[in-house]
Amino acid sequence: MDQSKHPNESFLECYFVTGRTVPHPTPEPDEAEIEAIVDIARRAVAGGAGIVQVRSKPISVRALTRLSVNIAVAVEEVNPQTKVVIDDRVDVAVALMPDHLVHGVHLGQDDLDPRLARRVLGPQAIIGLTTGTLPLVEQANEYADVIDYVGAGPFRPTPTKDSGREPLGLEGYPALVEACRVPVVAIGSVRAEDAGDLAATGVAGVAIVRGFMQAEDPTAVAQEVNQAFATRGITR
Ligand SMILES: Cc1ncc(COP(=O)(O)OP(=O)(O)O)c(N)n1
Ligand SMILES: Cc1ncsc1CCOP(=O)(O)O
Ligand SMILES: [Mg+2]
Repeated sequence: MDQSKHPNESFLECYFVTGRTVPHPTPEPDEAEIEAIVDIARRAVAGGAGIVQVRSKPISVRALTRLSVNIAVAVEEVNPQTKVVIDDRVDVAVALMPDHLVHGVHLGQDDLDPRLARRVLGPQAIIGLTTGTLPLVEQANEYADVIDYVGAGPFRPTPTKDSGREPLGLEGYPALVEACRVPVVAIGSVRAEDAGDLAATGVAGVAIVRGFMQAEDPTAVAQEVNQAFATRGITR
């Protein structure tokens, strides 16, 4: 992506991906659960999470929209510099971006083609793309002019998402970072205490679901991640 758009990619260092607060499978979060998820986002952002992805699956489009609006309002109150992206749904992002603190989308391999998403969302939007193997990173490089970062995982096995890919471990990241033309964000059972070791592999950030959703103190989690990148992160 154009370097002038996000000259500083540090917003990716501490990346909160929202999850569910109740055991699956309820079809979607109700109002009480939405409030609980928003409260965790608020506390993560207070600790310095630079980006929040709205992804509390399973979730209907209507509930995703409500959750995204509530998160955008809360994030704007706590720190309006924080980025908010929506998992999968370009339609929801494009509908909300004009009036809410919503910056873009995180796309999976089966979602709208990133080039089409860029056309719809415009030049300033943030677009992330899922990878997790060298072939997927090489495919993502074909989109380097329209994406801002890739997610790469799983770092470790995770109950949150069965991607079918082998866990990368710490040793898997340097080759992906080296090959990738955009910043790489590690995901999959990442805990705050992993952030230093992952930062030292060259990743631009760590994306965390359960490590925030189940934390007693989400603010402290974000602070620990940011501190780890401040001391062990590698500037590209
Ligand atoms: C930062 C980040 N990386 C990877 C993913 C996984 O996305 P995807 O493959 O689209 O799977 P779902 O999250 O939609 O189940 C992600 N969400 N965020
Ligand atoms: C969405 C996603 N993509 C790869 S792993 C993962 C889930 C990460 O969740 P957790 O941090 O709870 O392991
Ligand atoms: Mg997705």
